[in-house]
Parts: sequence; structure tokens; C-alpha cells
Amino acid sequence: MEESKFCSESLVVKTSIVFPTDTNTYGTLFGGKLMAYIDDTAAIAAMRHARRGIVTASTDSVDFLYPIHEGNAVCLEAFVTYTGTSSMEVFVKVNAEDLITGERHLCALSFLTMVAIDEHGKPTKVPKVIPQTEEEKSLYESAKERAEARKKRKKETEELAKKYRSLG
Ligand SMILES: CC(=O)SCCNC(=O)CCNC(=O)[C@H](O)C(C)(C)COP(=O)(O)OP(=O)(O)OC[C@H]1O[C@@H](n2cnc3c(N)ncnc32)[C@H](O)[C@@H]1OP(=O)(O)O
Repeated sequence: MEESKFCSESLVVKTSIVFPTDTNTYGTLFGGKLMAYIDDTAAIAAMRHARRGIVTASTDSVDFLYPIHEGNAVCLEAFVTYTGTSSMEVFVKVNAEDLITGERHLCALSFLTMVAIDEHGKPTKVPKVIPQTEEEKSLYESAKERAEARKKRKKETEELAKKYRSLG
């Protein structure tokens, strides 16, 4: 396994046209479809970084900032910003592009945590990340804080799971 890799080595760029079958009753891209695109793109970025099987451990909130209309291109970019031992934080940026005017809007941002697993499904070590651009450096520097927040949130979820399991 390589010791460390550049963020650019995990970069995934995915562009699709929004067809009528992808939309909700308002003629804009269905949120669940966009979430599937985000997970898919993040998973490929993580596998490019780790060159291992991976699972999605968590997704931070996804705020839908701007609607993506039927006929627009939906453009996703994802790359690994930071790693722990087996976990990788993946940043996903979603833009909508009007293919006639060229106008683009940032529609959503998301951070996902993917975990590399071995042949027994157990977490396994991944290479470190070397940030190069200003964007990569800024995401890398702020990642530890987000990882701490996720740990806290996971504990809270586990407490909730205990509580609601007993109610069922
Ligand atoms: C691509 C797909 O769609 S996969 C389908 C959806 N995903 C799944 O089914 C995953 C189900 N969950 C699991 O399999 C397990 O909980 C795993 C593999 C994610 C973690 O396994 P655990 O036995 O809990 O391992 P452990 O507690 O050692 O955590 C391993 C790493 O994951 C991180 N992690 C675990 N849970 C979370 C979480 N909810 N959020 C963020 N990071 C997490 C840990 O911090 C740790 O990171 P590190 O190695 O960098 O320090």
C-alpha cells in the first residue's frame, strides 16, 4: 500500500442530464436520486484512494441549496480530503448547469465518511492524504474538527438506538 496520495488521485467527476424520470412533481431533480449520486461518487473516490473495498459509515447533512431542473446537467465532483486509520472523509460538490446558457449554480455540498474494509469486512488501513490546492488544504485543516463532531454524533445515535430498541 502507498503511504500517502494526493487528493487529485481520488478525484471523481460525474455529469448527467436530468431526465423526466429523475424528477419530482415540481420538475426538479428528486432529492433521493441526488443523494444516491452523492454516495456513488463518494464511494468511487474512496476506492480510488484506498484501492480497497469500502462501506459508507456516515453522511453529514446534505443541504439542497438550489433546485436542479429537468434538462440541466447535474455535475458532481468528489475527492478524499482527510483520512484516519481506516476512515476517509470525502467532500462532494454538486453544481447544476443550464446547458443552453452555461449558467451554473452550486446546489449542494456534502461530507461522507467511507471506511476501507478487508476480505473479512473488517476496517483496514488506508493511505494518508497530501493536500495541494488552497481548497484541499483548507478542507484538510478543518477535517479533524468534523471527525470529532461525527464521533460525538455517533455516540448520541447509539444512545438513541438503545432507547428506541427497548421501546419496540
Ligand atoms: C457503499 C455502500 O453503500 S455500503 C452500505 C452502507 N454502509 C454500511 O452498511 C456500513 C455498516 N457499518 C459497518 O459496517 C461498520 O459500522 C463500519 C465498517 C463502518 C465500522 O466498523 P466498526 O467495527 O464500528 O469499526 P470501528 O469502530 O473501529 O471504526 C472504524 C473506523 O470507522 C470510523 N467510523 C465508524 N462509524 C462511523 C460513523 N458513523 N461516522 C464516521 N466515522 C465512523 C471510525 O471512526 C474508525 O475510523 P479510523 O479507523 O479512521 O479511526
